[in-house]
Amino acid sequence: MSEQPQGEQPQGEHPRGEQTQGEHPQIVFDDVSVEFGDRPALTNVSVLLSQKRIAVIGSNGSGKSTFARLLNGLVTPTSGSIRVHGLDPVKQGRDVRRTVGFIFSNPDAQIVMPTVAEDVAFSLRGRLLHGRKLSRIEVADRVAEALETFGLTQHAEAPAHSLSGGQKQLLALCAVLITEPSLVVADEPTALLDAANTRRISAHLLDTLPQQVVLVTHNMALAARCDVAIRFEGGRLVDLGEPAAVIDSYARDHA
Ligand SMILES: Nc1ncnc2c1ncn2[C@@H]1O[C@H](COP(=O)(O)OP(=O)(O)OP(=O)(O)O)[C@@H](O)[C@H]1O
Repeated sequence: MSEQPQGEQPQGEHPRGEQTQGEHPQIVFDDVSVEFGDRPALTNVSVLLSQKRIAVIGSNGSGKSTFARLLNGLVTPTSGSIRVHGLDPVKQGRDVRRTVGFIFSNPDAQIVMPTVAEDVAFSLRGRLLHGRKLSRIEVADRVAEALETFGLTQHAEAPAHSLSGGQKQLLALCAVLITEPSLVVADEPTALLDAANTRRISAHLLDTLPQQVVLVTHNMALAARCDVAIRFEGGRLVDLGEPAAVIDSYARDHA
C-alpha cells in the first residue's frame, strides 16, 4: 500500500488527500457510507481530491461505480456528506448534473434520441453554454464538430441503436462532452472499444480535455497515466497516491 487506508480518521480531522491540492476544484467525501438494503457498498469513505486526472481502481464489486455515481447524485449516501466542486449532490442535484458529465460503461443507457446527430444535439437542449443559449445554427455547428472529433460524421443520420457497441460508446462520450461539464466521470469508458478507439478516447479523456476527469477503470495502463489513483476493496478506500504505487500494491495483492 502506498498510503494507509482511508475512512478511519477521527471526527474533525481533514479528509485525506488535502496535502495534494492542485489547480482543479475539489471533490470532498466526508465519512461517506452507502448501503443497498442492509448490504454495505461503501464504508466510511473520506477523501479530498483536486487533481486533474483521477483513476479509480479495485476488484469487481469493490465500490468503484458506487463512488462514481455518488459524484452526480445517481446514488445518495446513507450517511456522510459529499461536495463536488462546491455542490452537494443530494441537495443540489440539478446543478450537480449540469456540472458533472457522466459516461456509463453501458452506452445504451445514454441514448435518448433516434439518430446519432439528434442524440448529440439533445444534450444541448435547454442548456446555457458560456452563459448563453446557443442558436440553432450554433447547435448544428457544434454537433458537426463533435461528431467529427469522435469519428462519427458518417453515422450522423444513422439510427443510434444501429451502431456497434464501440460506436455507441463514442456517441455517449460525444453527447456528454459537448455540454462541456466541469467534471467528467467516466465509468469504464473504453470497455467496448477496439485498440484504435481506446487510444483515441483515452487520449481525448486523459490528454486533451481541459476539465477534471474521474476515470473508473480496470485498464492499468490508463490508470497509470492519471495524476492520482485511488483503490477500493470491499467498499473501503484502501489506497491513494501515485498511480504507479497504487497499481503495484493492487497487483501484489492479487498475485
Ligand atoms: N443498485 C444496487 N443495488 C444493490 N446492490 C448494489 C447496487 N449497486 C451496487 N451494488 C452492490 O454494491 C457493491 C459495489 O458495487 P459497484 O458496482 O460499486 O462495484 P464496482 O467496483 O464498480 O464493480 P465492477 O468492477 O464489477 O464494475 C457490489 O456488491 C454490488 O453488488
